[in-house]
Amino acid sequence: MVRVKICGLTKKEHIQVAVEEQVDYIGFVFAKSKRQVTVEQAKVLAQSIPEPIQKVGVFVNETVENMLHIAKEVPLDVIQLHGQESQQVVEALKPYTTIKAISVRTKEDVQKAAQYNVDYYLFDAPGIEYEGGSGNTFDWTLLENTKINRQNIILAGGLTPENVGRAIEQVEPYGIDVSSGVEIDGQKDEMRMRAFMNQTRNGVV
Ligand SMILES: O=C(O)c1ccccc1N[C@@H]1O[C@H](COP(=O)(O)O)[C@@H](O)[C@H]1O
Repeated sequence: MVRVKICGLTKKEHIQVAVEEQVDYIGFVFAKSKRQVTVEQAKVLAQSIPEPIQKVGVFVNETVENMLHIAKEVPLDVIQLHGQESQQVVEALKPYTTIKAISVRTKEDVQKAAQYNVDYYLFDAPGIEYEGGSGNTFDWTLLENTKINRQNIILAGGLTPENVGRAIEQVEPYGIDVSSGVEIDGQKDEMRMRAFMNQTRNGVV
């Protein structure tokens, strides 16, 4: 079964919905974003996330020192690197599980993923205002014939309850990641979160 990450949660009531829907990963954005949370906010929200749900911190070109500090404080299970971080940064974050986001415009962008030795490769559309969370999709056919194992691929970028079934069928990723697609007017929406989960788990919107 495909794993699901819902990202950019900032409110307890939406964490509750994600927990009820048995998502696999909940993401907190610590980078500059309209969904940015402070360490203190994330710490409080994290208290209502039971195991085995994994808590993911999303960072953009943050220092290793800060990331490790925040990961310990919250605490986080997974670190998502959504900027132009190097493999050296990935190495410095062990033993945390790491996700490296790759912005995809071309086939060459997909090939760039091979320079990283990381737990998961998250393929996303290029950011607009911020590095991620644009709500835009990219051309999924660019992932065809990639050497990256499907079991290490997380698909992101503009996924919604309406297109996620098609995305899973076409890309066959390990996981999918959604933020904008389960929002209305910039806020997470319970009905869209539940519809997204229904669609991924049962093929029902
Ligand atoms: O969500 C954000 O605001 C954000 C800001 C900076 C870096 C990453 C961010 N989110 C990540 O963006 C993708 C796709 O989001 P969307 O579904 O297209 O809105 C996802 O990986 C988020 O983790």
